[in-house]
Amino acid sequence: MEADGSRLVLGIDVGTSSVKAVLLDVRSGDVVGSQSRDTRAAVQSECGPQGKEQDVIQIMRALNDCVTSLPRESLKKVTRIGVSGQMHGVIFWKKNQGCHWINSGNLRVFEPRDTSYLITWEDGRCNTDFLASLPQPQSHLSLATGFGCATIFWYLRNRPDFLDSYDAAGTIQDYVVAMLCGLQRPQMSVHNATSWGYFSTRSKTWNIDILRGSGFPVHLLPAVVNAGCVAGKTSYEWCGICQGTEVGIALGDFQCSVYSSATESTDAVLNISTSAQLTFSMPDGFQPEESPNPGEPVAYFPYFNDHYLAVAASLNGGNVLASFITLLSDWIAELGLAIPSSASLYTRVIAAGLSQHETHLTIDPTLFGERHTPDRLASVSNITAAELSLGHATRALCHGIVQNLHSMLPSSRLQESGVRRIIGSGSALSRNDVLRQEVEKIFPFPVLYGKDTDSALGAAMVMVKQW
Ligand SMILES: Nc1ncnc2c1ncn2[C@@H]1O[C@H](COP(=O)(O)OP(=O)(O)O)[C@@H](O)[C@H]1O
Ligand SMILES: O=C(CO)[C@@H](O)[C@H](O)[C@H](O)[C@H](O)COP(=O)(O)O
Repeated sequence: MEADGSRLVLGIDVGTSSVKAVLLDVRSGDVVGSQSRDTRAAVQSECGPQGKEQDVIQIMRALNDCVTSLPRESLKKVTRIGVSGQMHGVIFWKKNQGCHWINSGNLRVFEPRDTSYLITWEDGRCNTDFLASLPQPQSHLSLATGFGCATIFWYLRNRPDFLDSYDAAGTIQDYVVAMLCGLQRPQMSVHNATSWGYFSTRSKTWNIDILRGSGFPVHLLPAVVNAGCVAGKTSYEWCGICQGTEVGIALGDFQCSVYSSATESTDAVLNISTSAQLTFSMPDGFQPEESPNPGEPVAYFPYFNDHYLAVAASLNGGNVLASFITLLSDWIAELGLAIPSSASLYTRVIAAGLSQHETHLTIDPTLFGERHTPDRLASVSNITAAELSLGHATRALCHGIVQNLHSMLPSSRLQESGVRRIIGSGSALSRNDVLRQEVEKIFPFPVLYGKDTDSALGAAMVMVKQW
């Protein structure tokens, strides 16, 4: 604690497109600093276009840059660190040698060493037939491609030699906590274990017998603890934060965005980041059945203190808009014209959408399928020659993204569940007024907006709560 007595908590969100960091004052509850950095970590996958992998070195460089950009004097006051991040994905490393600590300027940071790439939640290598060949999990969640255990099964069946190189695994946020605290065996929160599949939230244990019976490398499964626990203390000074600082167990990003956004039990949270989620809190004592219906668009995700969230978790959120920007950039290049920056393309595309308030053009945006309907891909209909402008396309795309979420979790069900207002969160929503207009048109509730660092803020708030 510094002379002025102030104590700060650092909150981190290691997202799919960007990392975010916030500094929260314990006493006042104010955010006294925040930074975000795009990770630009996507790499070619050995599995071809279905594979979605990210370079962990790139992610960690963005994280270090993000944290060291916070005021140096404030970082010295950090007494706890809360960590959240993109769920479902898996990274592999070797115990006790997953990173090396280096000096960056006059600060110490860690760089990944001999880790795998991160295979993310967007990965599509586990097709329907492959998933059908796996043992039935004893979990309330159906297994889906991009879930950690499904990915590990894929390597077991297709690249067993790959798994022989590693003896530790976790989500990217689990990796960050394990490196910061020098954990011999990674620890994982119930949030992240649930997102991997083959995990029972009732017993809070892996389906060990089912997995072992199928030859699954169960030694790779982290130890699981409740969300909100402290995982350990920093082994070294990191980015200007003192050695010995307590680090929370890594949490799920969307649970943390709910934690910082929803202030009333009747709030629903609509998060549009790389993905998109619409969620509301289930009543005390609710327990999901451990026999999931794969065709059900709403799943139940563990929250805190044995509560659950009902979640329409779409695979199509900001990533669809990002794909549209890439499409425009590629067409401009193919036309032999100078390619604007993606930032300027976003600005022009959003401005065009704002100038076109209505359109009959209809876009079903499920470019990446959905977990409950993996084969229903994107489509465009109701096309007329008079409605083909950039503004029409942008308005139709934003409407489609929000309408798709609404079709998964309709307003009627929200009303029946006692929801009285919607809190919007996520950078794709906070940076795009066309999306916000479509949320306000489609959902008959008052809509408020949080901050775009909501998951990082939530992770920090959880660590303050533990005092
Ligand atoms: N300059 C921009 N203007 C508006 N939206 C943007 C811009 N850059 C990125 N986005 C949107 O933000 C999304 C990423 O949101 P973010 O919260 O950073 O994701 P995550 O938390 O999943 O890492 C992208 O998928 C894209 O749709
Ligand atoms: O899929 C779910 C829940 O199953 C969503 O929470 C989300 O897609 C994943 O958890 C990841 O966290 C991706 O989140 P983000 O990187 O888009 O913020």
